[in-house]
Amino acid sequence: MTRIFTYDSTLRDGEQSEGIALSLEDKLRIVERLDAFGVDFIEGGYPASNPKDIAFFERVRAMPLKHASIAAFGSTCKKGVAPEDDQGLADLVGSGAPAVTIVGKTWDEQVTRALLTTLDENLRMIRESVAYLKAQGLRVVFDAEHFFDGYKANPDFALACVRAASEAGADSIDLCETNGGALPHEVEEIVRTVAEALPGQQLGIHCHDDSGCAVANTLAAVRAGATQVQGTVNGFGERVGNADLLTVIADLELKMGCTCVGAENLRQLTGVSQFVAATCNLSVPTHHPYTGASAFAHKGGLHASAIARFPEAYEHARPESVGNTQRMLVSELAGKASLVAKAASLGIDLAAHQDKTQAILDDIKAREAAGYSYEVADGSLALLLQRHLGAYRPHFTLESFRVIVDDHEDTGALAKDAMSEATIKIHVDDQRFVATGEGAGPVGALDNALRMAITAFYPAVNEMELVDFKVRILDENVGTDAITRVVITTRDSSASWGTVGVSENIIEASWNALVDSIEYGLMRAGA
Ligand SMILES: CC(=O)SCCNC(=O)CCNC(=O)[C@H](O)C(C)(C)COP(=O)(O)OP(=O)(O)OC[C@H]1O[C@@H](n2cnc3c(N)ncnc32)[C@H](O)[C@@H]1OP(=O)(O)O
Ligand SMILES: CC(=O)C(=O)O
Repeated sequence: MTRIFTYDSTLRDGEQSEGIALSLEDKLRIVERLDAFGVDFIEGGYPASNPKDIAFFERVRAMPLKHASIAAFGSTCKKGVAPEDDQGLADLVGSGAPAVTIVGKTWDEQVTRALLTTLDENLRMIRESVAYLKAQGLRVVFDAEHFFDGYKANPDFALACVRAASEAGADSIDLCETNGGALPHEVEEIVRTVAEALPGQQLGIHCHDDSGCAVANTLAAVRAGATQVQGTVNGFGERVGNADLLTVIADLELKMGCTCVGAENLRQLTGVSQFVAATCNLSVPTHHPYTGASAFAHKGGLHASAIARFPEAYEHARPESVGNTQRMLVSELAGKASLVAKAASLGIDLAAHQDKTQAILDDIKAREAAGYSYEVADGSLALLLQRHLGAYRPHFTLESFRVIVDDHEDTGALAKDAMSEATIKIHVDDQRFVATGEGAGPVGALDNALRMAITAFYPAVNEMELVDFKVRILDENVGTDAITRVVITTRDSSASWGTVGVSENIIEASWNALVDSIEYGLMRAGA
């Protein structure tokens, strides 16, 4: 098996993503997680750039890493400056990182028009910078910026740049697809040419995703001889982002016979993706390869039917191999097989009730046509199944509710003067309760009133928290008479679940979703 070294740039190029700003503590937590995952090199930041990155290198030195080496990032010495007098290189050495990565220009026009110097001077800057850092006992990666555009414009000069780095002792020369516009066949051909020109030199690859090919380009480079892959978790990075290192690792391990983190650690893939996204205050995109919530979710009824018999039919990899899970979605596109599999995941054995399956499916499809969406409402789906199976026992029944919204003239400030009050009359067994709750909005008021009424009977309600509330108008053409769908997410200490309510009246739709959320929570708690 070919060993491919992984080089994570989330803390440097990932932080160049618009909207991402990591604190020092965030960066250290990400290092810990990537180290446990088995990444070989973690690029920590740019010590010449800012005090946070300087502090990062101080703090990370004290961390007991199991596997990863930390790399500090910078650039070659400045034009006209000797390496020993260059502040940027001094900062790299001073960082204490065992590895350093320096970016240097390899596109002739970048040298003459951006760096404003000569091609010869650029070659000197590369050669002397690499040699200087090597003399300090460091592992040196040379990031050949704009290598592919540079090679297309002036192959001799681009090759002269990487040869200078190689002759000066660079441990790895990582060819950068800086503008992200190249295509896989171009990358493969150019990397192969470099591998032939520099036999024995380790090559790496660093791709951006501007043409949607960053992962494909990375894999193409590996086919041509690169043995170090750079990328960022979830592809976060400058402009549209970098190659997603997680997708690259999974592809290399599962499809190209390479070893990066090993099969055991690969199971952490989804967890790492979610951890880093959450630390960046983002979500993993639902449809993200391998690690997204929909990566192994099956909606089409025919897919679910085939998958139950032959998982490979609609899954390119086993979800558990990357720490993800298969999910069956039940909707108007479902068939009996999807429903049976979904019910099983909710702990309900529908296979023992084959006579009822078609009727349940028909009911679901009729309800979806009326505006329900069970795909996002496992709680409501479980209750519906239990009703069909005759196993549903309501914990309370509603006699009536009334909601009052009390608002006053807007004072112009960030007014918080609208208040809601809800009164509900409900029955628990043979007892009748009347309770009034208040809230900033009508749903909060109803929620409070319901809890006041039933908590004494069902203390498990105290564990449940309403965490999300979504409203969707389903027929935009009929104005205020439109059908409203409300989806509520509720959680307790061990799980979260969705419930759905539909009505022409937004308050009634909310109430229905709210009742399902509490009923399902109580059912889960065994109340
Ligand atoms: C492709 C990449 O993603 S590379 C990484 C890019 N990341 C970043 O830039 C984030 C961190 N950057 C920073 O904090 C700042 O830009 C710094 C501290 C590095 C430099 O700041 P400043 O000294 O103010 O320079 P500025 O940001 O304007 O950059 C331009 C200077 O860098 C020089 N430069 C650019 N690339 C290189 C290079 N590869 N080698 C040497 N010098 C370079 C330019 O010649 C220019 O120098 P000059 O002003 O003397 O002509
Ligand atoms: C070095 C780097 O980030 C690039 O060339 O894209």
